[in-house]
Amino acid sequence: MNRSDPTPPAAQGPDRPAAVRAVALAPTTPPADAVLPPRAPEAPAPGALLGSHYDHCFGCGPQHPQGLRLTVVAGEGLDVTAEFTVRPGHQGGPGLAHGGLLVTAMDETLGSLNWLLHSAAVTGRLETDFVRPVPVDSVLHIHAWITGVHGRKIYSAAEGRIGGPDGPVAIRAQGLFVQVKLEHFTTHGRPEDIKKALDDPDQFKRARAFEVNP
Ligand SMILES: CCCCCCCCCCCC(=O)SCCNC(=O)CCNC(=O)[C@H](O)C(C)(C)COP(=O)(O)OP(=O)(O)OC[C@H]1O[C@@H](n2cnc3c(N)ncnc32)[C@H](O)[C@@H]1OP(=O)(O)O
Repeated sequence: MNRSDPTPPAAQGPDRPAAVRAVALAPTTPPADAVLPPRAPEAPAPGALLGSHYDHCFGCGPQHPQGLRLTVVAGEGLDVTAEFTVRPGHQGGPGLAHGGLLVTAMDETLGSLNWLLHSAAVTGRLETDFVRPVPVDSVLHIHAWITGVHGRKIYSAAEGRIGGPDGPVAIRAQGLFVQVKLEHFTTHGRPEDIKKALDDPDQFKRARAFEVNP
C-alpha cells in the first residue's frame, strides 16, 4: 500500500479507474497556465452584502434554524470577506467551535466567490489547516480570494482570524471548485426541495443568475 495515496487500498493498484487516480491527486494550487479573470460585469459592487444563495442553506440561509448564518461581503477584487459568529450550538469540545463547522464556514465563503465570476461552482476538493482553537461567542473573520481559473476549475484560498479582521489566524483553507450548470442541482437535488425553490420567484431568479455555459 502506498501510504501517501489517499484512496482506499481497494481502489489502488493498476486496475483502479484513471478518473479516481486523477481526482485523488489533483492539487488545490492552480497550474502555471491558470488565469485570473476580471470580475464579471454582473458581480456585486465592492462592499455589497451578498445575499444567501438559498434561504435553507446550512452555511448562509437565514431560514436554517441551526445554520451558520454566515454574512459575506464582496471585496475590491476577486475576493470576499465573511463573518461567522460561533454560537453554543456550534460546539465540538466544551466552549469551542466544532472543526467540521469551521470547515463549513470556509467552504461556504469560498463558494461565495461564485458571485464574482457570476457562475455556479461546487466544491471538488477542500484542504484545511486548523491553527488555533476558536471559542464559542467569538467571531471568525474570513477572507477568501480566487487564486486561478483553469477551464471549469476555480482555485481559491481563505484565512479565518479571531479577535478582529487582523487578529491571529485560526484556520486556513484551499479549495478547488468545479463550475456546473443549473442541471447539477435540478438533477441531483431532492425533487420536493427543487420544486419549492423553483416555485419561489426570488430563489428562481438567484438560481438563474448563476447559470453558466462552460
Ligand atoms: C441554485 C444556486 C446555485 C448556487 C450554488 C452555490 C453552492 C455553494 C455551497 C458551498 C459549496 C458546497 O458545499 S458544494 C457541495 C459539495 N460538493 C459537491 O456536492 C460536489 C460533488 N461532486 C460532483 O458533483 C462532481 O464530482 C463534480 C461536479 C465536482 C465534478 O464532476 P464533473 O462535472 O463530471 O467534472 P469532471 O469532468 O469530473 O471534472 C472536471 C475537472 O475538475 C477536476 N476535478 C473534479 N473533481 C475533483 C476533485 N475532487 N479534486 C480535484 N479535481 C477535481 C477534474 O480532474 C477535471 O479536471 P480537468 O480534466 O478539466 O483538468
